[in-house]
Amino acid sequence: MTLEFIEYPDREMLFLSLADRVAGQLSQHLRVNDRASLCVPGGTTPAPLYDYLSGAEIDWPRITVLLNDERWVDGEHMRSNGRLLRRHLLHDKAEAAQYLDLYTGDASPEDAAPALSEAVAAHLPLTVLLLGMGTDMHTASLFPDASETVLALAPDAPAVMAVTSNRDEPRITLTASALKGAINTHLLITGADKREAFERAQSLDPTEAPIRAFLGDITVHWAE
Ligand SMILES: O=C(O)[C@H](O)[C@@H](O)[C@H](O)[C@H](O)COP(=O)(O)O
Repeated sequence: MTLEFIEYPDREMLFLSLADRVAGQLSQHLRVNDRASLCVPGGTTPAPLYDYLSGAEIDWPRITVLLNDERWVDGEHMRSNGRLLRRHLLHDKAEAAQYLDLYTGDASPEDAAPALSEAVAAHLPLTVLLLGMGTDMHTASLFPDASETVLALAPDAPAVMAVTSNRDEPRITLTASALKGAINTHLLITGADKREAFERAQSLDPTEAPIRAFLGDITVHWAE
């Protein structure tokens, strides 16, 4: 179990280098496998990374792209992570990728979770997992001190769970049983506050600091 921490001189260098590394790991996997899967975070940080990655000359039709989590809002809503991917990743060369949309249009994420669990399970283990993190040390939609997080961190959890205790809107999230075991795992964080939160998380329990559950074999990419 090795945690590698890479500090970049600036965010541009981070995004360029990480895009290249992710593209390389996907291509490497496709040399000996029919398909690959790329699981990525929403939020605001990764947009420039996705712009770089969208132009990568790799075999996108054999890659399934999916989110770590999704807010239960329409695909064109400002808060939609799918909207973020459609605007920054799923265009240019990456437009040819298969996209597994976690927003199904069902009335609630609870209604959608069982079928999504089956759909996601077909793409496990993830080939490349990229995680984000909030300054509260959440990742995906696994929030600190939430009853749902305790369930989502359990080894027998379904691959996908609904999150309805969050203050903003209902969400759907991959669980630890889906996110752990990825062949290549990366964490993308920027800024002093997230670096401090990352350092703090290492001595906390995963229910207090959900990102802690993934700090095994992982490469952490950080710039100011
Ligand atoms: O749906 C989400 O919000 C993301 O998947 C989430 O887990 C994100 O990675 C962190 O909240 C960091 O978000 P920022 O990049 O906006 O700080």
